[in-house]
Amino acid sequence: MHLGCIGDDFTGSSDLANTLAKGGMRVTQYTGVPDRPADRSVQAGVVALKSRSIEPAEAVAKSLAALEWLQAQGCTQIFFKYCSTFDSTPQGNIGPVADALADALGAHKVIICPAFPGTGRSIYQGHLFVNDMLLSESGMQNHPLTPMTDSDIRRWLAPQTKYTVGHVSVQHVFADNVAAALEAQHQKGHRHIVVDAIRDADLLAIGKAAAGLPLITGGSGVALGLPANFGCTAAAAPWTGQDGKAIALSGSCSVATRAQVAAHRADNPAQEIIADDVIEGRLTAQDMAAWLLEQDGLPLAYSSADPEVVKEVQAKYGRTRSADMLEAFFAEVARLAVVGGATRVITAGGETSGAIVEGLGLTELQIGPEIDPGVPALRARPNLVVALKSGNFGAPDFFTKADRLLSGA
Ligand SMILES: Nc1ncnc2c1ncn2[C@@H]1O[C@H](COP(=O)(O)OP(=O)(O)OP(=O)(O)O)[C@@H](O)[C@H]1O
Ligand SMILES: O=C(O)[C@@H](O)C(=O)CO
Repeated sequence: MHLGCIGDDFTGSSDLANTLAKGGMRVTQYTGVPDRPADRSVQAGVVALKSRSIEPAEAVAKSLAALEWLQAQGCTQIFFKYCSTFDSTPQGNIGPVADALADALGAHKVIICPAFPGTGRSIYQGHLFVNDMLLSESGMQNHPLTPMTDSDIRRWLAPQTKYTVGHVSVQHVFADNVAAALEAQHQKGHRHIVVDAIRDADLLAIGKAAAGLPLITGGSGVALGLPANFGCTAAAAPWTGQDGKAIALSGSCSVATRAQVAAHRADNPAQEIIADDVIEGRLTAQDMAAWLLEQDGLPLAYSSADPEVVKEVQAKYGRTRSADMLEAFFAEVARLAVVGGATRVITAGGETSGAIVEGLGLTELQIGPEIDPGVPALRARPNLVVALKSGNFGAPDFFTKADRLLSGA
């Protein structure tokens, strides 16, 4: 294994795996730190953690355990993948994990680059944009777990890290001068360096400059140029469709997912999961799974709700308790549905998908073709395929589109 990746959530890990696979690397995504060595054919291993919204110390410990395993597999470069919307709080977990990895690897020029132009995320003068909106005005300011209220990535990272934060502006990137600009920031004493990027061409320039650096951090975009550093060239991932029963589960409350849920429910069986009903035990996972299995086509069960509804639920039951109970519910619904015969599972939301992958006990995922930017088809078992959609990704008809690709139609 050459490139070792640590993802702070499961959908984001499959997003990164997708980019590396498209770049021609043989990639496997692991659920947590594996307890055995990787297959020797794997060139890039992505250890998916559910560490984005847990206690910072726990996120650091899990990330260091992942690092140790990846180093034991022979990795020469480590990539820490976080969200293209830089999902974190003033306490973490991007800063503490990046600090710990930089310390462990002796990395002194750590690229910080959440840009992903393919999904509208760009960084200009240190500020993160989602399409034409500042991050803090994009809907992300209402995120249930990591509300992003400041778009200046340098300022947002500063309280999370013990190191000072530098910046490489887009002028250096356009001039293909990234390596020298990183060195200049390092000479000024900065260890974490936010790098602007607006276009894929910028990410390729950053990727080139990243050759040989022990640690890179960012969204999947900055991985675009990495396969070439390992001698790989673009390739199509092989895929065999999976027949049988499909289900879709959504716990994402993002703007994009809510639009996808609305589009899907217009022509397909769909049932809303009311958070109060789950938390107070009025709706059981058995009932939900049975409903899903009884439907024709692609049934969708969703708790996706508007920010005001989410706020009310969190005020009533607490942010952590409501999230934990909903995630455990989704995990159990998925488990029962698969036991009952579901063979294609489509999920929306990073935390939700993480809970479901763990609930299903999926340890390794093979990367298939891309459904929409950042979302690949994944094979988990000979008779089970999944698609894990990050909250804000996917076309309006994502659920139907995903099922078409998963089934090989
Ligand atoms: N109706 C609801 N009320 C309160 N909390 C909810 C509700 N529905 C979902 N949640 C919780 O909100 C969180 C949504 O996070 P999740 O990561 O799944 O989606 P996302 O943030 O849109 O996706 P991503 O992390 O990929 O951007 C989960 O913890 C989920 O359990
Ligand atoms: O980078 C992204 O936006 C996604 O891969 C993700 O991590 C969202 O949860």
